[in-house]
Amino acid sequence: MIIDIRNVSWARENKTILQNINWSVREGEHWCLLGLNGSGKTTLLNMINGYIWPSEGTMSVLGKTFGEFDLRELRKSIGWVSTSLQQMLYGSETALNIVLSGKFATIGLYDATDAEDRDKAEALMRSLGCSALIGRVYDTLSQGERQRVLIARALMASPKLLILDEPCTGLDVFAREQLLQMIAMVAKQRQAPTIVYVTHHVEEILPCFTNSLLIKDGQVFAASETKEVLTSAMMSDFLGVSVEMNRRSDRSWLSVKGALWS
Ligand SMILES: Nc1ncnc2c1ncn2[C@@H]1O[C@H](COP(=O)(O)OP(=O)(O)OP(=O)(O)O)[C@@H](O)[C@H]1O
Repeated sequence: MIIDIRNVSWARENKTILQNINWSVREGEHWCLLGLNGSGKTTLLNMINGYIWPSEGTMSVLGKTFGEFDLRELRKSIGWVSTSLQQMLYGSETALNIVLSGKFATIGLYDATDAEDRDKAEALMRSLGCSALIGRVYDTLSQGERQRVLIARALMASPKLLILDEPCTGLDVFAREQLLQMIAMVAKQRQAPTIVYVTHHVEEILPCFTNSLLIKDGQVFAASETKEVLTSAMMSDFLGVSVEMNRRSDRSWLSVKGALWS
């Protein structure tokens, strides 16, 4: 089991932010985590990465039960791409050094690297279409280029779990499609990590995402095969407004039917 969350709740300042979450991710699955602003997605990810602990319930990640394992060790097996990570990185580093730092799951590059590490980093950058960026200073990259560098960084430690938290935020339609193509390619590779992809937008749900978790007001609204979740009825119920789901290019596209305000 990659992720096994049982009856987990998390409360802060007398407010229950996650309530009775049950979620299992098995090997061979790739999940999309979908929810509106403030629904609890980031909180759930912070828990999976061991930055916060459940107030109630039990959970294990990559077979390690929380409370019985050194989380810093576990984090090396989890690749994480998020805006908060992007803000923490040292922007004056080269793209290559940013990728290399992924081997140690550190923000800067403090440990020595060898030729094999550099070969691996360069190969990853090539496969993600960013070999031309190797010597470039990270701060000078476009948002689409940064995201590809960060995915290469996340893959540097050959993680078993890859968490992509809203990677398409701030991308134009071309950069978004390019990034989605790269993610589909990563998912197809032999020994690909299990991917958890977080988004607000259903059209980003690629065919490789076999399962989807809908989260609403800190609770699981649905957790099932993606094709069962992405129906007009389910999404209308989830969003609380009448929507129509259409399939195009092997993806689902959502249009709002009812009036959002009067
Ligand atoms: N440390 C905290 N103390 C108090 N409230 C918190 C804390 N962390 C998160 N929250 C609240 O929990 C709720 C869920 O937040 P979270 O960031 O997990 O949502 P999200 O689904 O990731 O939202 P978004 O899509 O906007 O990033 C929000 O109402 C937020 O204000």
